Amino acid sequence: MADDLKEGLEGVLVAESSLSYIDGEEGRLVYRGYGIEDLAREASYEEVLYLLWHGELPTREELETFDEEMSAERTVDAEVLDTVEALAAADAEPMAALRTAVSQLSSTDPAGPTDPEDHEATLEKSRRITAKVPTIVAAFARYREGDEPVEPREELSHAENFLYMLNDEEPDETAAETFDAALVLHADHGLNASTFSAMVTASTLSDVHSAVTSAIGTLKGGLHGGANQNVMEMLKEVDDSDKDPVKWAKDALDEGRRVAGFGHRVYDVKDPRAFILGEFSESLAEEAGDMKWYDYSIAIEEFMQEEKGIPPNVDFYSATTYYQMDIPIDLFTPIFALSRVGGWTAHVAEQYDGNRIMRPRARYVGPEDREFVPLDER
Ligand SMILES: CC(=O)SCCNC(=O)CCNC(=O)[C@H](O)C(C)(C)COP(=O)(O)OP(=O)(O)OC[C@H]1O[C@@H](n2cnc3c(N)ncnc32)[C@H](O)[C@@H]1OP(=O)(O)O
Ligand SMILES: O=C([O-])CC(=O)C(=O)O
Repeated sequence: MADDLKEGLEGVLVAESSLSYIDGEEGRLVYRGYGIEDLAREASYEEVLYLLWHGELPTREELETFDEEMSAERTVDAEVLDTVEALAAADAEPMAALRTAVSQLSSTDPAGPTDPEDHEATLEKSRRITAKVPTIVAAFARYREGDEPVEPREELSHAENFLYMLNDEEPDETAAETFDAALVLHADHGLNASTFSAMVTASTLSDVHSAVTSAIGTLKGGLHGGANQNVMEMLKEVDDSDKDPVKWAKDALDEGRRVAGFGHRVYDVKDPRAFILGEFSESLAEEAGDMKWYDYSIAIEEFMQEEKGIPPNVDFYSATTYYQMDIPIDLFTPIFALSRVGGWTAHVAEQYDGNRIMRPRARYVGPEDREFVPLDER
């Protein structure tokens, strides 16, 4: 066995996947051969889900059937909603509430435990979970405001339904299109930490709900999906400080802080998703006639590039995009989850199809050959 240590598993290949390809030097992201720019511009989140789960973009007829199947699964059982209500009343973090609710969904899943070798059963479960995540996140957000959840509507898309259930108001075209494209952009990204976490869980032949629950817990952290919330909190801190954003960022670096939304394990250049989300952020700012958040972001991006050579990642501009859509800041990471659940489950299905348990090793550096001392003599 090779004993070279790969801290953070950097550069370690653990699987073959036909889901997404990332060229970190060129800044390119591709889902099953399709460039992310084309998908964000031309395809709906539902088409991308279909692509990830079935390998091909759907025909119009296949998409209609798929939309109906998704619509039929959006409602969440009362017992899960009761849990969501209790967690909202207890002031739980939204990601913690989502993690618990998705875990509980397994007890209400009509199929019960299924065989990991049954590819269709895995995809059906994946569809049921993915359809329900927006309903859970929106219900949580409403309960904590003292409002009742809003029922999903059959004729609305995945993106429209989330915004409708959140605000009890149909989104306008710009909001619906922007949000849908943001979901497309977040749907998959190779073996990022949360996807890998789902795969590790699936590799023990545990179930899809357990894998997604693991992934939600992993996405929550500030080095991964939690960074989008941290970006907006940072920009608000900049604003409150009355400092110039560049001075603020310089001071933060001098204090040894990391600037949220910058750096990436795979990209050496600007994340291709950040270009598109940056455009969304800019046009929402122009529409609102208030460029403040966008201008702060641009100033920090230029500074980080010049000072450290570190470009922004996906979380940097999703933050101001969602903020300018009046979405509460602590829902940014759950929104990441409600898109990425498509990728997580596609990787889980891939893992089941060619499974071997994930089991790396650590180099032991602890003490050796110690003599046992009985409890009374210690
Ligand atoms: C959806 C996503 O998950 S995208 C990533 C979201 N996370 C963030 O935005 C949090 C901020 N970024 C980071 O902490 C890191 O860049 C990560 C976690 C994304 C990647 O981590 P790694 O690949 O392990 O890179 P690592 O932590 O070794 O950083 C390499 C160097 O760049 C520096 N660096 C990396 N990111 C940042 C940052 N955001 N701010 C300041 N310095 C940074 C590190 O200090 C380190 O410098 P050093 O070699 O002088 O010590
Ligand atoms: O790939 C990663 O490490 C993080 C990331 O950008 C993502 O999950 O979208």
